[in-house]
Amino acid sequence: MRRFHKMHGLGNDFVVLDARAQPLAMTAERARLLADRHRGIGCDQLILLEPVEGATARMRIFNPDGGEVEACGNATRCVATLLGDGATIETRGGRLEARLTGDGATISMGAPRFDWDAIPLAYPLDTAALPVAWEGLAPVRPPMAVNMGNPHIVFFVPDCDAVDLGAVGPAIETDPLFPARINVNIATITARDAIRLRVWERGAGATLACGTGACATAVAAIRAGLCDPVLSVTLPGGTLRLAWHAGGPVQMTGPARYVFGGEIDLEALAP
Ligand SMILES: N[C@@H](CCC[C@H](N)C(=O)O)C(=O)O
Repeated sequence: MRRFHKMHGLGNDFVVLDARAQPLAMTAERARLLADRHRGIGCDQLILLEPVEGATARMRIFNPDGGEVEACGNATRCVATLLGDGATIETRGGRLEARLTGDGATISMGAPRFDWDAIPLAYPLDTAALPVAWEGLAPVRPPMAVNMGNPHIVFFVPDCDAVDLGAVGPAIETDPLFPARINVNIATITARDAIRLRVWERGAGATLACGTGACATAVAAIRAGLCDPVLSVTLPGGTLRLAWHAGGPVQMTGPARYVFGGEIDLEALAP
């Protein structure tokens, strides 16, 4: 039997397994089953904590399709509350620093990257204004690509709630322009310091919130001169505070909730 923690950040929910003291072999199949809302515990991302030299923990992140990915902003805040104030968290996307706040954490999410091969794109294009279009989306400016540890594309539209995310999301996520697939952010700027956002997550679909998506969207808006360097991003699950100055790391602040803990027999999981 393995102990697990069920947590969420703005409704983006996680199963967290702590393998720092007791190793645990994770496979894509096991991650898929744990994340399955009918056959497992159910979550948007499975999080595995492992020991690592020079940081409080290594955080491994699995999407519900079983794919292991580089970054997850909302899960980082949740994990920070388990590890304690001042934790350093190593991810595939970089080493992150956490400070606890009243109801969650502030995470220094690292510096965004913009080079076409860092996104990654399949071939060189201007990531600040991608010369591409997809049916069902009429953005007010060409989309931007931003790597926040993981890959994001950001569209600014007049009303993000009017977009059929379930149609455009998977088409863009799997476009051959993105060899690692991509997280799709559809945003509406409502003030110099406020953005509304809906996200189609790579490997997960539409979620109530995406922390790295909020970071990428804030960066895109600030870089384009559309927003100030400190702003709020409101997703269906709630609001995050973001701060970014060009060349520096993105600071993300928001809540983290512990829902329940339990034990599960990993060997008994089956399709
Ligand atoms: N929910 C996350 C992002 C999780 C990973 C993403 N789906 C990907 O494949 O890169 C967040 O809060 O950032």
